[in-house]
Amino acid sequence: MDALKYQSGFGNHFATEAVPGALPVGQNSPQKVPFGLYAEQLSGTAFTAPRAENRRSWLYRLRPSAGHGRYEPCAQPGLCDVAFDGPVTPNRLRWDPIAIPEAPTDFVDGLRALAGNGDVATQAGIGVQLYLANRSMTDRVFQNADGELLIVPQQGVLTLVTEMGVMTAGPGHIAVIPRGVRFRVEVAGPSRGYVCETYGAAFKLPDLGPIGANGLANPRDFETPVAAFEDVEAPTQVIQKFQGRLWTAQWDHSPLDVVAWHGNFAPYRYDLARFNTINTVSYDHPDPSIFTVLTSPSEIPGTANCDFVIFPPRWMVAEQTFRPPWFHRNVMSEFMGLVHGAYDAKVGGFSPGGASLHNPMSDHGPDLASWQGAVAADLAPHKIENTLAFMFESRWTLRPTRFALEHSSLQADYDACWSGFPKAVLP
Ligand SMILES: O=C(O)Cc1cc(O)ccc1O
Ligand SMILES: [Fe+2]
Repeated sequence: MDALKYQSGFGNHFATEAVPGALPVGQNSPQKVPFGLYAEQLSGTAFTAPRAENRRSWLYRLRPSAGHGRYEPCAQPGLCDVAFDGPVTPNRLRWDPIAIPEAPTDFVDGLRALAGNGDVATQAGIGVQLYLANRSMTDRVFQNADGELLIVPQQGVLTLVTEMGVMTAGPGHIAVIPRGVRFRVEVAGPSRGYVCETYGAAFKLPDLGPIGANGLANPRDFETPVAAFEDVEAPTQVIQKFQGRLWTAQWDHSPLDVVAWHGNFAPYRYDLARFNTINTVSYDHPDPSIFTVLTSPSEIPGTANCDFVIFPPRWMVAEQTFRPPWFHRNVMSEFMGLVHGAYDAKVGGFSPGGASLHNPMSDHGPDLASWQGAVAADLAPHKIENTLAFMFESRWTLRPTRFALEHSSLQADYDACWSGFPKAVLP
């Protein structure tokens, strides 16, 4: 996809240096760091987290990042101070794609909170946002102290210039920026996508149980950038999201000055086309948990703070089966987006760049046209192609923002897609 270099593996203990000899050998914090670089530990979990969960990296930078001035509050009404304040209702909600603005808008300015749950202060829950951008961030860098960012591009390739290296992610890829890691987003043109901000545990690969040692998202397909730095002595605005608000400080240099790093707390990307999709080869439509790419667990086993689930191209072969998603009610909350194509439960109305929200126990499933097609279908093996839908599924009710509820893209007639079903005829 590009000339950038990546290291392969999920959650590996990576070691990378942009200048040979920059990475200390055999210890983290030598008395004299090579070239006079500054050692800094970035902790993504508590120092004492069990080894299997523990995530931290050591960064070796041109200047200590502590050398900056005071942060002052800064406004971004689309992202902050929203408090997920739209009245939460049991209604099913769906949005048409929201247009990318014409006015110059970078990634941070273009973030729009749609829904959220939990609480940034107690580190539980998620925020769901859209980004709508048309220009690169220049002389400004973003950092999210509130959580990890899972970015799902829908239009346009992003270049994520992070403290720990540079990676690209366009439609079909996802990118993950760990909590606290500073980065700049460069765009090649109008860009839109979805963001899941995880206040709780970082995303990890789901267990595979009886599937065995391989399958779903395979660890080696995750790509983490190699170390890259910029030596820029120019004023740089650092914006951070902290406790639901944005704060800004002026630095006298670029904070993207990490020459070498090692550790297992780092950004990564993943090509969703690499997903090893597993499904029934006999009958019935399995639960969508078989399509889990990443999970952010909560303290209740199997009941995620957030599961990231995809609906990729795949063969449908189930016999004597209603093949699309069934009608259902779910205790979990389901936010869905569409990267491209059509979703097999919705013949119309759910468009790429659009979204839907089905909160706990809301009745949903195939729309009338999808149902009609599926009950009449010849059940020969059939490949669902050119499609990529996804779901952020969370254990807590997703409270929409006022922005999301008042936006003209909210469909007034979503309920109508489930009207007109013929009544069953008893003998
Ligand atoms: O509601 C949805 O479209 C998502 C979904 C898909 C599926 O295959 C089974 C259950 C489910 O919630
Ligand atoms: Fe559902």
